[in-house]
Amino acid sequence: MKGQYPEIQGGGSLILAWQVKNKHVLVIGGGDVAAGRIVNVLNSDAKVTVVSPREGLNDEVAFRIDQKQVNYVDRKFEPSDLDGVDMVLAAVDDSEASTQIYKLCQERRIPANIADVPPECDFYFGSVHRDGPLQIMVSTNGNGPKLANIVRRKIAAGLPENTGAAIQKVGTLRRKLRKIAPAPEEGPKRMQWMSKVCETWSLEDLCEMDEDDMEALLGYYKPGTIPKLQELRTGETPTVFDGSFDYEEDVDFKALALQDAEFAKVLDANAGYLSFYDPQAVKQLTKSLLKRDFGLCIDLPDDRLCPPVSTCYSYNYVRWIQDIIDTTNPAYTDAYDPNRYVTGLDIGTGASAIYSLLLLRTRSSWLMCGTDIDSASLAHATTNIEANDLASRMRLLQTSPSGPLIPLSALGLDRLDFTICNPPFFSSTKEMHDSLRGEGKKGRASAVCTGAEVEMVTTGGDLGFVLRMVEESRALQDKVQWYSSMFGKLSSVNVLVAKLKTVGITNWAVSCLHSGGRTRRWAVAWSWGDMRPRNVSKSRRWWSADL
Ligand SMILES: C[C@@]1(CC(=O)O)C2=NC(=C\c3[nH]c(c(CCC(=O)O)c3CC(=O)O)Cc3[nH]c(c(CC(=O)O)c3CCC(=O)O)/C=C3\N/C(=C\2)[C@@H](CCC(=O)O)[C@]3(C)CC(=O)O)/[C@H]1CCC(=O)O
Ligand SMILES: NC(=O)c1ccc[n+]([C@@H]2O[C@H](COP(=O)([O-])OP(=O)(O)OC[C@H]3O[C@@H](n4cnc5c(N)ncnc54)[C@H](O)[C@@H]3O)[C@@H](O)[C@H]2O)c1
Repeated sequence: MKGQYPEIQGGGSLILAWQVKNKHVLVIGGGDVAAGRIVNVLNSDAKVTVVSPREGLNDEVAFRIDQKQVNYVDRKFEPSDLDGVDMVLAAVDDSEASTQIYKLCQERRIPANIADVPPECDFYFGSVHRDGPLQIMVSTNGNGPKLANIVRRKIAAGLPENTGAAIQKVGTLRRKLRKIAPAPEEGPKRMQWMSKVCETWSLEDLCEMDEDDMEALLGYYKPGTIPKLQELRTGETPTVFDGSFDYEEDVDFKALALQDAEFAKVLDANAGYLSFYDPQAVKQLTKSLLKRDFGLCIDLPDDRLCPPVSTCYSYNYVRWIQDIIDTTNPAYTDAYDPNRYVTGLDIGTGASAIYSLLLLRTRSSWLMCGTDIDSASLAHATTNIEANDLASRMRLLQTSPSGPLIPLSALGLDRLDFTICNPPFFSSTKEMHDSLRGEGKKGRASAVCTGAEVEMVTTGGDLGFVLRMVEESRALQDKVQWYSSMFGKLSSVNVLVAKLKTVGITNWAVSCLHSGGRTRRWAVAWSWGDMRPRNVSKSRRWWSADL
């Protein structure tokens, strides 16, 4: 299938990081070019021999010989110089000698570079930027060596100053990690944890990290979490949560009560255990978790939505959409890019505005728009956004039930990076009450539902709502990079995916959002663009394109 696998372009070079440590490299010639070649191979820890008449040596080569950094043979090249040699670099101002050298190397299968004679090169040199363990090589494949030099300098100028130092620290941390978790079967966990450290720590913090910090950080490998440097040093959780782990709502209620007096009150009132049938208790749990884990202060009205495990679903949905955006960055960076401005739309943001709050709290340069048809919910959402100092990054708009779900022009926007939505799940009041009583299910519903009808019921239920979004997306196409929604039932997901296929969408992803409890929610995202999200977070159990 076209587009699924990389297209073959041909005509390139195989760029590798050749390990020549302790290998025998013969440099023929002792002029300016030879001097550069010698630096390259000595920096790769090779054993170097130079063959050139002494009168032809330039100052730099003479210095290396004098310092015994290289072995030296004071004469012109002879075929026996190739004995025991692993690589040849010729830089002589004599084209006949060059050709003879190349032929002999070919016969003896010794890889050779004859400077400035591309047809007589098994490999070319390139323009190299080096910063500690970091090396970047630019090749123009023989087209423009000077341009290789110019491009390389441009790339280097764009890198943060401390890139090499940060890489060095990561190298030390990785070696320490392999010592404490050496088992081969630990591999995937080790790699995932290490990747997350690199994704979530800034270069500055990586450079700052000392031996003690490393030891402390490694203590978090087992539970699989990633604290910030500040947290390692002060023991305090920073209020800006970096959102780097899977959120499982396996809450230790007693511990939470010790941390949060408001939560202690509802726990005590329920004789030490949390009643999911007590709306006040459920609401307080959400508030306390948002405060403890995300530094969010949130006020929830009595008559508006507060599903019992909302924090967990909301957060896992938010993380999933963040992964999708991060791995389909048009700049082709595959991880969270703190400098990238991303604008999202929360369709039906609700009184809590919980999705937008979590997104804004965990991504400092993202902007959100929120819509709702219910003015009371919007008024409450405004309070919550302001209470968390996020008003400068969030705009709210009241929409009408018959108007567009994605009102780009009313929002004054040309495009959006993504939309999120927690749609009303039920198609009628009866369906809502039946479901909440547990009709058709074993036992009754496991928790109270505090949602108002306006939030819980819509024509066609969640599926009807999202099918409207699909129709709008057909008109808007790539004005929105990713459209997405949450679902209450897997059956709705299946119908939606079938619909996406019929309208010609081939780029979509599905996630099963686990809460740690019994209930599951689903999320679906689709795009008219061709950048496919990478399956970055396997443990979040999501996949694309093969439902
Ligand atoms: C990158 C760099 C690495 C290095 O050598 O270490 C390198 N050449 C550099 C500089 C440079 N070389 C030349 C100029 C004069 C300006 C110009 O011509 O542009 C300048 C500029 C300068 O001196 O500033 C002349 C030249 N070079 C080659 C030919 C022969 C030909 O093209 O047929 C001619 C004569 C052309 C003629 O007579 O007209 C051939 C090769 N030179 C290569 C590499 C390989 C291809 C790499 C690629 O395409 O990316 C290749 C194929 C084989 C090889 O030698 O490995 C290094 C920059 C390092 C840095 O500073 O960062
Ligand atoms: N790839 C590049 O970046 C690049 C750039 C400039 C020049 N060149 C080419 O590289 C070659 C060398 O350039 P240079 O500036 O170093 O020249 P140079 O004149 O400074 O050096 C030539 C060296 O070759 C030695 N030599 C000559 N014949 C020899 C032999 N038979 N055995 C051993 N040593 C011998 C000389 O003693 C001298 O040390 C030239 O062909 C030049 O065109 C390449």
